[in-house]
Amino acid sequence: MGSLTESAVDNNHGDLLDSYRTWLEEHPSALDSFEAMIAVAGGKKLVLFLDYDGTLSPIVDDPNKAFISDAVKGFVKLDNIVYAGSHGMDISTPTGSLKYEDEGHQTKFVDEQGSKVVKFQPAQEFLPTVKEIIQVLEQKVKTFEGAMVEDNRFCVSVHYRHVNEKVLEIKPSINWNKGRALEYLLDTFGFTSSSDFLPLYIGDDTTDEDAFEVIQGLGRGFPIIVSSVPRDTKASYSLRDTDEVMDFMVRLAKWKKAESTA
Ligand SMILES: O=P(O)(O)OC[C@H]1O[C@H](O[C@H]2O[C@H](CO)[C@@H](O)[C@H](O)[C@H]2O)[C@H](O)[C@@H](O)[C@@H]1O
Repeated sequence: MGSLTESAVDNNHGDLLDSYRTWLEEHPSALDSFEAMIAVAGGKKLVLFLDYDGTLSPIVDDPNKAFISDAVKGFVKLDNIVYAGSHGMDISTPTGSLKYEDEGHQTKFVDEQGSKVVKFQPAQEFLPTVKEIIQVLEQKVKTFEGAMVEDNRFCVSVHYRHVNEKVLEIKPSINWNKGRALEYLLDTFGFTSSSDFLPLYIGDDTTDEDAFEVIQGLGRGFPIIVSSVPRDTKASYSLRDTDEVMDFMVRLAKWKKAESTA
């Protein structure tokens, strides 16, 4: 009986491996494809977009403890980095985008360090509603052990099962997503009118699919999904986990440095 169960597990594992290998043929590893990628990227400005949870930081049961490693911190200390929270609904840049100025969602101010900041928040008017929702949910959720409400400013996440990725998100119903945020950032930094840039987007979540789609639509760049199982995706390449993401970023940084000093 024992050996029957074991062989059923073995068969199942074998099937999974087979389907993962088949999937990899369509979404090859970005590490294995590195040489082919840099052959296209040579001489171009790389614009790297990175998701956080599950991409830079491994998934952990407590979202408040989703920290990045020291190695990743080395990257995020770079000067020319922009942070976009709440699925791209909370973006701060030094300049902002002229194209989006009329929408009235950009707020300009000078921060404590004396630097100019333009905040882009397309769901600004939803803020009071989101706050109300958080209060209601916090009351409801406290009776369920292990469940918690996470305030992501413009979205609310209800984490309802510990030690896995079960999460329910409540978001403003606006036509905005990570794909549109990517377009906003490309426009803000003047890439839309340029022909010598290449966007790379690495993400593990379904919400990252909008960004993959935009990159596919641009007809240039590398959409990379982080997954160790076959997934329906618009990404062209894959990386298995956060360790592989780091390996890829280190290789990319080394190559870019060598290229710019050559
Ligand atoms: O679409 P994303 O930007 O990737 O956001 C999806 C959710 O990511 C975070 O939750 C996930 O990571 C947590 C920390 O590792 C983990 O505890 C949770 O189970 C995962 O679902 C974030 O905390 C959520 O607010 C996002 O909705």
